[in-house]
Amino acid sequence: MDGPLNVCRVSTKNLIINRVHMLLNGIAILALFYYRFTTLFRIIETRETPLVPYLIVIFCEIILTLLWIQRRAPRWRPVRRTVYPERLPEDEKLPPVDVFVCTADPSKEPSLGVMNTVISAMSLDYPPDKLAVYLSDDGGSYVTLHAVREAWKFARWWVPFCRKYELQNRCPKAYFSAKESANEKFIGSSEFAADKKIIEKKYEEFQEALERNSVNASRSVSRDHPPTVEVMTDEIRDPDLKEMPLLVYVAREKRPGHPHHFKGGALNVLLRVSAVLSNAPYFLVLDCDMYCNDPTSARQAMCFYLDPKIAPQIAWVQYPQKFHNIGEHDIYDGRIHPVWREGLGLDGLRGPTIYGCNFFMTREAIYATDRKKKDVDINQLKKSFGSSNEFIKSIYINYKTQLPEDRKPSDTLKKELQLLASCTYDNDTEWGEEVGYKYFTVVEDSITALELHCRGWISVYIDPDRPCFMGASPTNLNDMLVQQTRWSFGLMQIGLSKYSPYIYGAFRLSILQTMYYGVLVFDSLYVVPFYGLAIIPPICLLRGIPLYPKVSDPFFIPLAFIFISSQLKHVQEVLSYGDNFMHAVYELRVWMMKCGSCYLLAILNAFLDRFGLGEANFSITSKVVDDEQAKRHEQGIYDFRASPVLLTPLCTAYIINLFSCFIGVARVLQKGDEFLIQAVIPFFGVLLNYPFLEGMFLRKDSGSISPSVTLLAVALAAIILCCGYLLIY
Ligand SMILES: O=c1ccn([C@@H]2O[C@H](COP(=O)(O)OP(=O)(O)O[C@H]3O[C@H](CO)[C@@H](O)[C@H](O)[C@H]3O)[C@@H](O)[C@H]2O)c(=O)[nH]1
Ligand SMILES: [Mn+2]
Repeated sequence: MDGPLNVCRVSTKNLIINRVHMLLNGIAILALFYYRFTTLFRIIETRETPLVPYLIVIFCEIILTLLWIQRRAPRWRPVRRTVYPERLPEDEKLPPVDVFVCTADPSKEPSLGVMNTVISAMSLDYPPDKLAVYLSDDGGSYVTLHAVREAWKFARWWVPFCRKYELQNRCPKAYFSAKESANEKFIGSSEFAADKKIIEKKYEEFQEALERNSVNASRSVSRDHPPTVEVMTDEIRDPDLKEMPLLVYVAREKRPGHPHHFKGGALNVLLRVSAVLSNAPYFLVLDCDMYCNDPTSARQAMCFYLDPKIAPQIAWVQYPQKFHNIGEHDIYDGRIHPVWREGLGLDGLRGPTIYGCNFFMTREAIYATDRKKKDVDINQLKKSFGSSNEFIKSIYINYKTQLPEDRKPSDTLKKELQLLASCTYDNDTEWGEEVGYKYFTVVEDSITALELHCRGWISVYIDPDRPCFMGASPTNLNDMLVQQTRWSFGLMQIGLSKYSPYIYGAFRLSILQTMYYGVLVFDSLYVVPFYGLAIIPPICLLRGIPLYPKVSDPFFIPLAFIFISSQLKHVQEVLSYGDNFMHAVYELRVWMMKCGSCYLLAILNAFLDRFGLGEANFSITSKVVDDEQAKRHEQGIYDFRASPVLLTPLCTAYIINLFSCFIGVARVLQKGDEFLIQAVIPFFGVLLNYPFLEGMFLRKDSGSISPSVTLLAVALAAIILCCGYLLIY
């Protein structure tokens, strides 16, 4: 068919709005700083008010401004891509694809969900002989192994069923709970009805088998086990076997004392194991709860990889993560739409970062083979890629994989697989550094993306109307805060290392791209202005020290403009992505929670880690649904049963501002002109975060904030205000 495989269009309307806002807000910020510095010099001369609080406020505003400037990068040139998979060549010409799914613990990641992901990947609309699915089990658990065997048996029925009736929804769990049943042309046919009955029964049996097998799931997890690689196949020889994609279970070796590098380590093992079994030039990475919601994702990705104009530059094609478990009230901002909106902007600047999963990447990019000189000798290659001859051969294009037709590996192949999945394989090689996923941090995705972008690769982003992949997002405060803390910690680790974007990226990336990685890595610095501006102005209010221009002062206008226009800009971005006003409120509230707790802990931990005092940890997000919490989430009621370490700082900041609202009213009545802004800002925070007021003082249910946390927060707030009050003079 004629026409391009993909088209990239600049979103002109958003581009104009963004740049105009940048200009106007930029001018207002300049005016504000003019006011700040002239006032500062006057204060130094006249000593009319104390200097230190004023300096702190200026410092906070400088940090805010720097962070604001960085954040303009993803708004500079937003684009949107469209693909035309119907224009792809015939199936024989499509390249093979490997799919990597990672799981770690069946007690936190229930087998049924994981197997649904695996099965949905096996059912992708792609030639079965060109598709291979690998499941990495970091728990080395027999519960997971048994579940994979059952999944294979069920998939033998499911995959042909999906193909025959051209299902759109190929994740069994999602299919059985949705209304849609098959391609229209089959609905009403008696054959379809009969087949559907059979498949429903098979799914029930499958579910029961997993339930029986999942007792003691948590005890089945081990940190000390040999490698296991099992290729699923039929017991009785079946000519249909070639109609099924390959399915392989991999549990890499784990030994105490050997660092295993979390998900990055798991993916590197999958890269090696798959290289000698199927060795597709492209691989898709999925988290265990991210099922394929649209079977055409691989074909959509091929619209880039088969486009000779841009294919040679592309390292990965990224899809956003979308979530199926979020209703109308997204009170924890589980959908993280700010991230996906930013993706559109990054796509206009040589591409988005890796968002953990849902991307199709090339082996060439992750192996860095483009950087190795051709015809180097084998010993040199072994230094990079490790000791497996078979793996090294696999790097070359004309390599044929060794798996026989019946999918039962020979003894030599088995040995090779054991070697590739052993925990010492990486030692003295470039794995985790130059080759494969980088091990440096718990956010393996961001550091690897930074490295690949620095090497000159680009990435592309597609965000189609029908989400290609759907997962589960945290639906309670604690999980959300813990997850965000892990991300921020990992990113701050990068910020404090030699990979810090402004150093590492400075000569390797474009300025806008460097700024974007700055956004990613240094976002935690928002904690400084957050606390600075949550604490200092209230103390000054208490002391009767004005910090902002009077209403009658001409500089009142730029300040009011900055505040109002930033809020309006945010609302505009939310609306233009198709969400409603309440989502803007939820996003802002969650952003404040992140500033107050996740960023604080992340920075502290990252510094500890930098000086060798802490240990990095990957706390897996639980995918088990708690009914009570799920119900509150559905009703849009916060569940504050979160770790006190995360909650107390937030409550303290809230109480300080609540208190300053009262003082503010008094001051405004006294001298309205001088204190208006200083009183309005805490009022805005208190109003926006009203659920905290409810949680601390009005609610009595089990999801409210515990009295001990409230009490502690009140005490801390009192101490901070008193100390501040006394210190100022
Ligand atoms: O030692 C580990 C730890 C985790 N995982 C797997 O990694 C995936 C992501 O873990 P999860 O607990 O779901 O974390 P999230 O916070 O949801 O993950 C986000 O953040 C991670 C980086 O911190 C990215 O890798 C993910 O793709 C991204 O979705 C899951 O499939 C886990 O099974 C492993 O295989 N081994
Ligand atoms: Mn997850």
